[in-house]
Parts: sequence; structure tokens; C-alpha cells
Amino acid sequence: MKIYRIAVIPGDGIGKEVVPAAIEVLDKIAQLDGSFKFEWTTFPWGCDYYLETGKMMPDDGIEILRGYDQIFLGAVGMPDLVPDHISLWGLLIKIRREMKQSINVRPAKLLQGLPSPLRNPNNFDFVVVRENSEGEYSESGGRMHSGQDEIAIQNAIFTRKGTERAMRYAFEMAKTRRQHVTSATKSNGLTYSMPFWDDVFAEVAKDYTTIGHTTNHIDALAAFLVMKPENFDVIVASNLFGDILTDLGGAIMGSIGIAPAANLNIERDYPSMFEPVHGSAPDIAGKGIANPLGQIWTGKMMLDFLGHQELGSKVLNAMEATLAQGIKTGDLGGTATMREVTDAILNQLS
Ligand SMILES: NC(=O)C1=CN([C@@H]2O[C@H](COP(=O)(O)OP(=O)(O)OC[C@H]3O[C@@H](n4cnc5c(N)ncnc54)[C@H](O)[C@@H]3O)[C@@H](O)[C@H]2O)C=CC1
Ligand SMILES: CC(=O)C(=O)O
Ligand SMILES: [K+]
Ligand SMILES: [Mn+2]
Repeated sequence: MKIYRIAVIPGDGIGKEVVPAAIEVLDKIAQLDGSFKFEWTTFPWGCDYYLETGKMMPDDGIEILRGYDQIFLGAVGMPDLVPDHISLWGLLIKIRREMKQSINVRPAKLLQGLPSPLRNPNNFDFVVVRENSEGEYSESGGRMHSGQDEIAIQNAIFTRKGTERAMRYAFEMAKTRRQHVTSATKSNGLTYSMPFWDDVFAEVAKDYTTIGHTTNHIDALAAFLVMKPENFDVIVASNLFGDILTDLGGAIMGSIGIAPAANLNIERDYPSMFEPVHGSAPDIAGKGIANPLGQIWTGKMMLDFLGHQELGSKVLNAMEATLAQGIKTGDLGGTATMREVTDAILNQLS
């Protein structure tokens, strides 16, 4: 029997709740299929670990993770106790970079059984391909002086390699979908990085003559995602723009608590990392009311990446059937607990 060895990092807040729920669903799928099983190894890394040791993960954490097939992560952050730039850069972003997970794939679509908060959602179905290794998220810059003289500089780093890689990935994905790529730019405000981004997009588009392509400024694009989300197929965006657009993608589905994500090492040299779009949600942590659907859908993306697309579809169908039964957590306007939603999905699968 095939065994997938998965490193599990529940992280902080609701990550500790939704990750075990999604693991139950994935174990159930594996058991139904019978040809493989998951072997989960959980690491207690995150803000509690930081408060005890001064580090978000041990020094050999990356080495340890490299020994696994994939990584399944919840969320990172306890903003009242650890500054967010320390917690995220010490664990989540560190893993993304050290594992060369250069592409972050984040789908959003109108789900059956779940009304969108939009009046005219028109059956939208798009995927954001977010550049995941550079861009506006950089360690280049600094702070100096204090008081009225204080200065902060944050450089954005755009390489041809990283930019082109994200764009080619988006065009290849469009081939398997509705044949269109939209590029998120802001070349009217950012005078170097985004004109460069636009140039690379135009060059890459020439290699894909059968795929339609459009460029939108990020501000207008955000508005279009509310007004006519059905117009989009694949959207390619820089690290920060993609981050923002994908919380919006979650919101127009119904809640950011359902949006999934996959941080992919497309060369498959290192493990990829599967973690939902949402954060640790300190406002609802520990109450048993977190929506597990984002983490479960993220598990579906891991199944797809492992080559089990049919099983992945089963997971999404079970989620939609559960929503259609009206079994929803509070963020979706329901009254169900996380346990009840998880049990309903497990029932759908049996
Ligand atoms: N990938 C990651 O690990 C991320 C970590 N964070 C971190 O998480 C912490 C909180 O950040 P926020 O900006 O508040 O974003 P957040 O995504 O944690 O929460 C935003 C809002 O959405 C709700 N929400 C999120 N996920 C939900 C779920 N599964 N079910 C029901 N409601 C849900 C929360 O209750 C909150 O009201 C911070 O430390 C932040 O840095 C934020 C985003 C991503
Ligand atoms: C940090 C964050 O919000 C994200 O990567 O989505
Ligand atoms: K997350
Ligand atoms: Mn985000």
C-alpha cells in the first residue's frame, strides 16, 4: 500500500482546530479508496513554541520537513503576544521560501448550496496564481533613526525568473481551463516593478497564442471581482496583490473561512505546503466554531497534487452536499459547530 508521509503543522489559533478536522476527512477518503494511506507527523511549531524557545521552529526545522512528502499547515499568528512579522517570517514564509514553493494556487468558485453575498454571482469560477517567492514581501529595507526622523524603507523585489515562472504557470493552467489569463498590475502608480511585470506578461503571452489575455490595474480588478467575477478564469498576481485578491475570493464565496490554497514547489524537489487562505482567527479560537471547510478544501488540493483528482472531487462534492443541507458555521450564517460540519462531511463520504 502506498503511504504518504505528511508533516503536520497546526500552528496557532483555529489552525489547531481545523487541521485535525481535515485530517479526519482525508483519512476517511484514504480508507474508502484503500490503495494508500496517510502517515501524519505533527510538529508543535508556532507562537507557543516561540514563547517557550524564542524560535518559531527549531534550527533544523527545514531539514526535518524536507524528509516528508508534503506539509499540511493550519495558520500562524498570535498577534497579541508575538509581532506578526516575526511569527510569519519565522515559520510560514520561511517554509515557502526555503522549500522553493514559488507558486501559490488559490481557487474561488460559487459553491452549490452556499449563497454568495453578491447579488449577481453568476456562477464564477476563477483561480489566482500568486507569485509566492518575492515581490512586495521582501527582507530588503530597514528602519533607522527615531521619533520625527524615523525612516522605513521596504523594497519590492521582482526578478525575471520569478515573474516569468508565475506567468507561465498561469498560462499553462489556463490551457486546462477556460483559456484566459488576467494579469494584475499597477503600472500607473508603481513606476519600475509593474511596468516590468507588464513587459514580462506581454512577452510570455506571445508564447500562448491560443490563450486570451487581459491586463487590469489591481484597484479596478478588485472592483470587477465584486461586480462581475464570472469574467475571470486564471488571474496572475504578485505576492501582495494575490494575497489581497484571495481574501476577496473567499469573501465572495461566502467567507474567507472556506478559501483553500496550495504553496507549490512545482519542480517537486521539495515538499509543497497546503494551508488555507485564512489566518489563525484569534477572535474565535478555542470556541469550536471555526469553519473547517477552508482546511478541508485545502486537503482536496493536496489529494489533487498527489494525483488523486477523483477523490479530490469527492471531497468537494461532500462539502457542497453538507452546505446544501444547511449545516454551516456562524461565518456562513449558520449555527453548526465545527464538529457538526465535520461529521456531516464524514457522513456524506460513507
Ligand atoms: N497563512 C497564515 O497562516 C495567515 C496568518 N495570518 C495571521 O493570523 C492572525 C489573524 O489575522 P487576521 O488578519 O485576523 O485574519 P484571519 O484570517 O485570521 O481572520 C479574519 C476574520 O475572518 C474570520 N475567519 C478566518 N478564518 C475563519 C474560519 N475558518 N472560520 C470562521 N471564521 C474565520 C476570523 O474570525 C476574523 O474575523 C494574524 O496573526 C495574522 O498575521 C493571517 C493570514 C494568513
Ligand atoms: C500571510 C498571508 O496573509 C498570506 O500569505 O496569505
Ligand atoms: K493559513
Ligand atoms: Mn493572506
